[in-house]
Amino acid sequence: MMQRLSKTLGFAYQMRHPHSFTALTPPAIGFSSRLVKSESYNFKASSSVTDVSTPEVPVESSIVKGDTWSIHKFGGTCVGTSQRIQNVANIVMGDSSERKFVVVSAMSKVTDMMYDLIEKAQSRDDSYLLALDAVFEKHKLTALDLLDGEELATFLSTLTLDINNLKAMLRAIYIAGHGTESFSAFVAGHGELWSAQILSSVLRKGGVDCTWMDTRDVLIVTPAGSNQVDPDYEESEQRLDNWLSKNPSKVVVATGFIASTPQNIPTTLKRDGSDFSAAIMGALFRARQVTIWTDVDGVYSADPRKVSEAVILNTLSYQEAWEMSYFGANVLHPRTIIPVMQYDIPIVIRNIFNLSAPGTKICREPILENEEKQTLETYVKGFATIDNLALVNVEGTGMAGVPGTASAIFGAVKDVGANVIMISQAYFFTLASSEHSVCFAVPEKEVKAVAKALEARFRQALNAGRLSQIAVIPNCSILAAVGQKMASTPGVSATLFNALAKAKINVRAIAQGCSEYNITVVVKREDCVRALRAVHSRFYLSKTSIAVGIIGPGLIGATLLNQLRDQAAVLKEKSKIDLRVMGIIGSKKMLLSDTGIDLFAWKELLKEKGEKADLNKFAHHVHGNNFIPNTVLVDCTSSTEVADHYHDWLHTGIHVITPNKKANSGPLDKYLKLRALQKQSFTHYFYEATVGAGLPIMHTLRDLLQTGDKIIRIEGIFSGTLSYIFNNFVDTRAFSEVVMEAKAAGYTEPDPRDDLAGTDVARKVIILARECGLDLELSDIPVQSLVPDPLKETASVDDFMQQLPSFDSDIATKRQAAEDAGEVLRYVGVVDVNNQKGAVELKRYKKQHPFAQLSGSDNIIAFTTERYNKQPLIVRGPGAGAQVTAGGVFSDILRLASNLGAPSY
Ligand SMILES: NC(=O)C1=CN([C@@H]2O[C@H](COP(=O)(O)OP(=O)(O)OC[C@H]3O[C@@H](n4cnc5c(N)ncnc54)[C@H](OP(=O)(O)O)[C@@H]3O)[C@@H](O)[C@H]2O)C=CC1
Ligand SMILES: N[C@@H](CC=O)C(=O)O
Ligand code: NA
Repeated sequence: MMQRLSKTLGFAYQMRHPHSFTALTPPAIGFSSRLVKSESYNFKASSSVTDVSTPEVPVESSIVKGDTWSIHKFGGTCVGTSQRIQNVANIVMGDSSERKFVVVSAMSKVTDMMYDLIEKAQSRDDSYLLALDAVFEKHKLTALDLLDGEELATFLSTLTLDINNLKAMLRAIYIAGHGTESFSAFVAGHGELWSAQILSSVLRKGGVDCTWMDTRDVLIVTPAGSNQVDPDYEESEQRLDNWLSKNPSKVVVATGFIASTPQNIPTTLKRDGSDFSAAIMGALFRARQVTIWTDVDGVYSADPRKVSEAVILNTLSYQEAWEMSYFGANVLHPRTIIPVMQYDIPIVIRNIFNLSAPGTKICREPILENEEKQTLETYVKGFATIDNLALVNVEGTGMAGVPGTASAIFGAVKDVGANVIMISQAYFFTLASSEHSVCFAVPEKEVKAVAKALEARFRQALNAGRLSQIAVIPNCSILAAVGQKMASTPGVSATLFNALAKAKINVRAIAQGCSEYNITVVVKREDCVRALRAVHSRFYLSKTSIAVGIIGPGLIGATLLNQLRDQAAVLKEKSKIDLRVMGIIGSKKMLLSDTGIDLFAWKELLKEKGEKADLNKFAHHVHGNNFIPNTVLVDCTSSTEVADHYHDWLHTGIHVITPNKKANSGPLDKYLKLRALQKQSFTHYFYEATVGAGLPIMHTLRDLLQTGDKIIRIEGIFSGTLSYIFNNFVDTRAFSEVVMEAKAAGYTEPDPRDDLAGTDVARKVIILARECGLDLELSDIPVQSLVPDPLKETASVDDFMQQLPSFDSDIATKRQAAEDAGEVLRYVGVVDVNNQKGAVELKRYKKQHPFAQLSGSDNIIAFTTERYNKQPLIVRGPGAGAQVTAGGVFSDILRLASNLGAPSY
């Protein structure tokens, strides 16, 4: 059984905003349905876990209110300088709504300056006078910048009067060494009074019919706990009607943040209260829309500082916005949502510094444009995290079925004033008994006190063995996935947990609220960002993101990079696969990137910006990036040293894909160890291109084996190079000339002697034989070499190629002898499964034989099996060359993506 205090929103808020409300509750819960446009939201669940009295319902009365009004709220940064205030005025003038109500905060830093004045005065620090001068100067200079004539004179005289009053009040605080809360509220609220007056003067200067409102005359709130207030909607509405009847202007600039108590004593809506002011006024006006202007483009799908791929959400439902902010996302405070949602008034969050961004609309239920758009993203809107938590696990047999256990646990937690963020409860059964555990998350800094309180409270139960432990798991974080439609959509949590598993994130605890607007997991703190990126990329970025490291940008590697470059956009768009090449390494240099290498310029970048090659650093870099959960290293070398790393890479969860035959045809014990590791892990190792290049040889063989067929024999032409050579070694052509052509065409191994000596074919025979379960070593395969003996020890490839023509006659003689008998020479490999052996030989075939019918670099591979007995299953086609080989490697990468969850296409 799992549960979460999902609606005791004050808990999380208190932790993240220590100066603010302690027990935030939805004040609008009690709004009567008679004024609610839609009753479909059920907040009864919320109210049932809160204990705050129900506020009164606003009375529908005045005709001047209604959806002709549009509400704007501009925060401190928006009105931080005279230029910005002018900009705000321009935005207000640009809004074509019939009537506008503009809520402003104090100019940025002013509220802090005002609180500082009080601090200084209280502590009898004389510098409060200088600090007050600074406040005066700031506003005077702003007014001088923006206003002139009578508007300026009026403002400056008000400012001077206010400053003098403040001076007297601060002096009183100084003498008393103490100021009451309402003194503080009165002093602090001046920032808003001045910014509202300046803005309304600027608007009037621009020809707008505008008045300013001191919201303390209208907005009445009742204190509800040390950091919480409840709006008195009825009283406020009456006062608003009264105010509007005396101030009929079409534009009103009002002070945010400040209000009055029912006794007309100045108070505030507490820190960050201007958003709340705007929302309350939106509700009182039944406004068309409330626009909150800020300095970001809207609400992100995840914290963009942690997830560089985070996107701005176009829409969020009220509930989604609420849940996101509970879990630490920088959305609106939940209390801001409550007043407006009663009237289905949308809140739009917009960036004042980027007017082209449409922002995020928080509204009743975002309408999806069409069915097609209902992908998983529409079910999971965003992700948020809370760090610095600890899990407390209370466990024991004595708790099962004992009423009051939970109450005793949380009573003890409450006694130390700790803040429970999430609870997960479970029963589990051992052979001996049934155990019960209650596990919950609290802020790390509170866990010591919690553990101590629990130990004291349950000492007797612990001594008696009824409780087995009270365990603290430190350094935890919460990751929450939020989305309204998660409730009705199967597979969302499976997808989430799948993404976490793929990224090898260990989940310590899980909870899902009954509302199913969120799924919450607890992970180790150090895993949290990686977990966030893994789930975000799974739902948002693309369905499957893979960090790719290319080892060996030679012929095949370079061709693969170019294929990736050309196909990347299509894969992302159509198959939701995001392949990011995070590193390229050759034998001397490597290029690393944190976000993905520009594949249009990789060659130049490697040349110009490449650093000294270091394979361990390379692997660590590609795998260590935190925002792509899956890593694949693609070995396009023919190096044994590189192949020797596969085991370690697979062991650390790095997938490996390669056309390099060295690992699978190397020492048997190493090979068996590698395959055993592969089979017991979820990490993939694919090597289709090791045999027949891009031809589906390994794939076909594996399908036959996995579906229960028995392989009897595999034989064929496995070498593209040797196929090409014998297909073209006709008439009077010289053998060495044809070898040269094969090399130039990219069919040969980096050292063509590996082809001519039959080693390459022998390796392929070994790979196929081992796949069929034969325990053979390379040395078990008899090989007929075509490398002339004197050239076997030749040092370089170039020397070898130069000297080869002097040996043309030997092989020409063999070819002529075959031709004279109406036959051709073909270099074939055989895997004889029944007799558990393999062979590589140069054989003669009649000209009618299928092996004699090939052209170019064709491979032909015949599988004789129990099912394909009379007629073998034959795969034929070009079996060497840059494009087809790179294509084979690429298809392995896509197979990996599909294994990692990419949708079928
Ligand atoms: N050609 C074909 O048709 C087919 C080829 N293959 C296989 O593909 C692989 C690549 O072949 P090909 O592209 O022709 O070979 P190349 O010689 O063209 O390229 C090999 C690359 O590997 C790099 N390299 C070598 N050793 C290391 C090392 N220790 N660390 C990092 N990089 C290293 C080289 O770097 P640098 O240049 O800096 O030395 C070079 O970039 C081979 O295993 C081959 O068997 C498989 C099927 C078909
Ligand atoms: N050199 C090899 C390339 C593919 O493995 C061949 O010629 O077949
Ligand atoms: Na293949």
